[in-house]
Amino acid sequence: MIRFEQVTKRYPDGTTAVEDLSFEVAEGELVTLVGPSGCGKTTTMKMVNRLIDPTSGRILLNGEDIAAADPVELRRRIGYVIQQVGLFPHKTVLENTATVPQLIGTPRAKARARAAELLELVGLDPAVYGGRYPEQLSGGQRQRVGVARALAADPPVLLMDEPFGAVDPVVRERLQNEFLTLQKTVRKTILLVTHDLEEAIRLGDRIAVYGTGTIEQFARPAAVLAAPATAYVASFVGADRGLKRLAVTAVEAADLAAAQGEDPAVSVELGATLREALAALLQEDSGRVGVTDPRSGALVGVLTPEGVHRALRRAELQEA
Ligand SMILES: Nc1ncnc2c1ncn2[C@@H]1O[C@H](COP(=O)(O)OP(=O)(O)OP(=O)(O)O)[C@@H](O)[C@H]1O
Repeated sequence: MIRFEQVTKRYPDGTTAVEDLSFEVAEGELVTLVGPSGCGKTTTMKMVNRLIDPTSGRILLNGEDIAAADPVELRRRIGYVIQQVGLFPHKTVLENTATVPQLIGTPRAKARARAAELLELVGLDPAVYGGRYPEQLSGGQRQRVGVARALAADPPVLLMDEPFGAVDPVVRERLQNEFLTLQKTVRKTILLVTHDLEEAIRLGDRIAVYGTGTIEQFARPAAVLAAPATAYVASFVGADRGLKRLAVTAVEAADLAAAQGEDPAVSVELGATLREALAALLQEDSGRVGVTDPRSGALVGVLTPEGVHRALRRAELQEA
């Protein structure tokens, strides 16, 4: 869907922001770009909607070289969400959300009805918030409006630059979870820039870990954590990557011990993350947590501390 072919960007002052970048984002996939400040993430993203043009190489959108596309027409197909959101201060939340559809000629009433639907979708009751002005919202609410506005034109592709950056960690995690739920229904093709590894892991179907101007590893979060491709990636993901892997590894039947006619007080469902399972284990004196079939609710087996260890090893072999 979005394909980078040997893309290099050198700024006029000689700075090489990205060099020889090649990767692909599949349709409906969410790829996170993560790396330290100045590594070229934003440059990468801005080349997709032609806010910046590459020095060499090609970027294809649905097989079409975007260098040949009209930038204005291109941007209609690509939603853009940035950290500062950039809402119009003199327009209400509803008007802000309806802006793009109205610009492209959707009748006013229809654009507003769609805007109200989207506000609802991002968790803002249009009856309560629709008539407010941006300054009457919290930072997290403004970011939701930014997401609703980007979705309003129903673009197949979304570019998101630190979209949940300006809020505290608790609100941030809630926004991330809501956004993931939303993405399950809208299935946009998304490039999301973040400097926060936890966010990249939580949101990305795949992660591009940037070094300086190049991608050091492009893989599923579990693979990056289980098998860092380079020493740089290993140090970027940190010595506690084993802990981070708990959140991206699911409990499978093979990890379980047989239930011995017991009725565990605490249980989790098969497919729960090891992190959830471990949290349950830690509050259970017996060191055994039941694991149930999510459909039937029947007990499938028991997870023990050894089982958690086994699951991590199994996942490591699968990812390597
Ligand atoms: N207009 C410009 N002219 C010259 N150099 C630039 C320009 N814009 C960005 N750069 C440089 O290109 C490199 C990559 O910048 P970019 O904004 O893509 O990084 P980033 O990974 O998004 O960083 P951050 O996380 O801090 O936003 C940096 O070294 C930056 O200083």
